[in-house]
Amino acid sequence: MGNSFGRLFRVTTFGESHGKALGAIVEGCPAGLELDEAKIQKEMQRRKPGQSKITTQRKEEDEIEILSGVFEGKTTGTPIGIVIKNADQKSKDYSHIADKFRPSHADYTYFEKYGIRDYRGGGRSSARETAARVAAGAIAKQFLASKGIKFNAFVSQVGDLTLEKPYQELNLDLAEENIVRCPDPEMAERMISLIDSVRLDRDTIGGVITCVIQNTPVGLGEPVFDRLHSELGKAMLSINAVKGFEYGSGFEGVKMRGSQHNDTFAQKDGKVHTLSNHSGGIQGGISNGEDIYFRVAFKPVATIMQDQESVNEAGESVTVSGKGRHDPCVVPRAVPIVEAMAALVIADYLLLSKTNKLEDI
Ligand SMILES: Cc1cc2nc3c(=O)[nH]c(=O)nc-3n(C[C@H](O)[C@H](O)[C@H](O)COP(=O)(O)O)c2cc1C
Ligand SMILES: C=C(O[C@@H]1CC(C(=O)O)=C[C@@H](OP(=O)(O)O)[C@H]1O)C(=O)O
Repeated sequence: MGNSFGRLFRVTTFGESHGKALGAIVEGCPAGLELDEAKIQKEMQRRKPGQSKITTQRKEEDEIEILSGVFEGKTTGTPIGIVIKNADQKSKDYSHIADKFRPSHADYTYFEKYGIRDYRGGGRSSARETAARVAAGAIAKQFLASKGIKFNAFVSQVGDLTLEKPYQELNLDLAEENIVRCPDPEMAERMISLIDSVRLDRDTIGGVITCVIQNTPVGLGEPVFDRLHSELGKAMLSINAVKGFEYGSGFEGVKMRGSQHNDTFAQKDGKVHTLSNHSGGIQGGISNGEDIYFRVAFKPVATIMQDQESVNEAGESVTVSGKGRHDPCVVPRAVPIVEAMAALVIADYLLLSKTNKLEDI
């Protein structure tokens, strides 16, 4: 429980931030998929720590090793084991807070739940665990790319700097051209300066990631509890530091009338389409073939380089201050994590069945 995700396309992760290694076991990936290891590695580079001045300076190459499930470059339908070794742990950065709880990290809750915790780097509560998810998600992405399904996530807000343009008016490929991963170059510069100034203040800041999924077939999702957006929400809310999820018109839709919000159906090239997409590509929990888009809110990082009041394991008042290497803002590195989790959901739901028509089964 708690370490696995998905039903038919299933991933289990293991490992701690300062342990020997992290890894993933991916089950249910269809056999015969040509797996490009370099593409998996590229996703790892997008997430790895130490990639720019606005991320944690921990230096990890995050090279993956595939242990099983692939033969002569193709998946065999058996569990795919992947390992990522830790190389740059600095556990002494945590010695001074070994028995203290960092405000708003997972130290207190892990300790209360298990009565024991690996305090080094936050152990398994560290976002380092997401390296394993990105590796698994990269496999899901390749499976889905073979079906024409495409994922584009990008940073759309840092603090109160907000990219107001709708994603349709942006060149999403430009997001990978700058270190903050915002597709508007001018806004990207402002976001980078903001993160850098917050870092110099020994503080942290939050942000928003927008994700767009294109070419999803009609019919993914279950109509009641396992609605497609419920699962996407669960996937996103399972990422460290996430505080909010909205899809389609989201909270803004509240301000509209039904007459403005309804997505009018029309025929285009012999197919049913909608003229607007406030539904975010999902109606009744089922994909309707339009773009699926959603937004994910991330809080400011908990570990700050400032004195903060807290308590220790004995319940005594103490002062804690972060040491070592931390992200001043998580969103630049969370972009590939959002895409990976989205790909795991779509892969799972694609296997769960596109439609429920007898002739399709
Ligand atoms: C990409 C990424 C990087 C993160 N880097 C840090 C970090 O350097 N320091 C830190 O205290 N928290 C960091 N976090 C957040 C913590 O992992 C997270 O706050 C912690 O697991 C507690 O979970 P919660 O915030 O979801 O309650 C990061 C999160 C993400 C997604
Ligand atoms: C190592 C990564 O990020 C880490 C995420 C993290 C946290 O608390 O989430 C805390 C820091 O860990 P450490 O003190 O060991 O450097 C970050 O560097 C990674 O993402 O690979």
